Amino acid sequence: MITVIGSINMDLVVKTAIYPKQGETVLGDLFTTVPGGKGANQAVAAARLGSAVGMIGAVGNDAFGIELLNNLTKEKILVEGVGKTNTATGIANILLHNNDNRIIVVPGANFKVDREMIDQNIELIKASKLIMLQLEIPVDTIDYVLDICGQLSIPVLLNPAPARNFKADWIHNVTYLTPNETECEEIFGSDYETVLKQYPHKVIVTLGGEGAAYFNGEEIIKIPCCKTNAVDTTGAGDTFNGAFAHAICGGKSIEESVHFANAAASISVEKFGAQGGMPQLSEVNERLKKIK
Ligand SMILES: Nc1ncnc2c1ncn2[C@@H]1O[C@H](COP(=O)(O)OP(=O)(O)OP(=O)(O)O)[C@@H](O)[C@H]1O
Ligand SMILES: [K+]
Repeated sequence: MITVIGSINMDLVVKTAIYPKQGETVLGDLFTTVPGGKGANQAVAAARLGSAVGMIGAVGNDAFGIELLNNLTKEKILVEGVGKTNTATGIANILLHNNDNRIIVVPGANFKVDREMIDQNIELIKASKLIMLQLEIPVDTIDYVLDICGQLSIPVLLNPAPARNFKADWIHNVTYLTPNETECEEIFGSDYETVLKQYPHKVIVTLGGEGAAYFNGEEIIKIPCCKTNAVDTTGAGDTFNGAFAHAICGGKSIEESVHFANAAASISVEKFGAQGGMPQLSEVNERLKKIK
């Protein structure tokens, strides 16, 4: 079992040709709602590949909450650990304009994922081969989970996004840290190659269309990803993390797992939306065959 402790959001996407000035009302072109949140996205990525996945998180007592729980259940994710709170379900308001985006995230129920909720789900945590964390729930909860996992010797993968919420001493308490290049620089204040060399077999930096890299103790292993027709890279990082978790829990080495995660993430960018492009295991295996 992989347990994801993290955010569950509804993404509210508005596409508009005109961007309103202060006090102005304009007519937009398109509105859609899509399930998101880094926690939920990574859970879906791992589950689609066939991993048994449990989710610990929170939604509100509202229509979005019900819809998001249904979505996770449809993806065969265990949702017993998802609490219903009196705070509204988290949302991300995404404004698409001129090939650019402006995003407002309202964490809502995600900030109700607290120590008590972790205690209530301790059996799920104990039954896990790997705990996956991102930084869209309270920092205090991350601290608590890392303590518990340390005591119980349960491996932890931490995807440090958004990076500004990262606490420096956490690096010693995680098994894997998976920043992208920008997050890596923001957290450590130096270029990614310098960082990798300090943390062999631990830090895995994703490099967009260039793939990903880690340090094996002797040299930096840079694993390129297949060139593909990228339509929408939203969710590429989440797919990478979910797929890496799936592979590493299946007994693959770090190098093989990065290779696998690259293949999965490169498929995800070929389709629109974060969860929309996340592949099934057979699709990843097909791609891996093509690369060989
Ligand atoms: N243009 C691309 N073509 C193929 N694969 C890609 C492309 N962009 C990203 N990927 C894959 O996705 C992984 C994660 O991408 P990236 O390093 O951009 O993470 P990220 O910034 O967290 O992504 P995002 O925020 O867009 O979800 C890469 O390691 C790679 O495997
Ligand atoms: K996508």
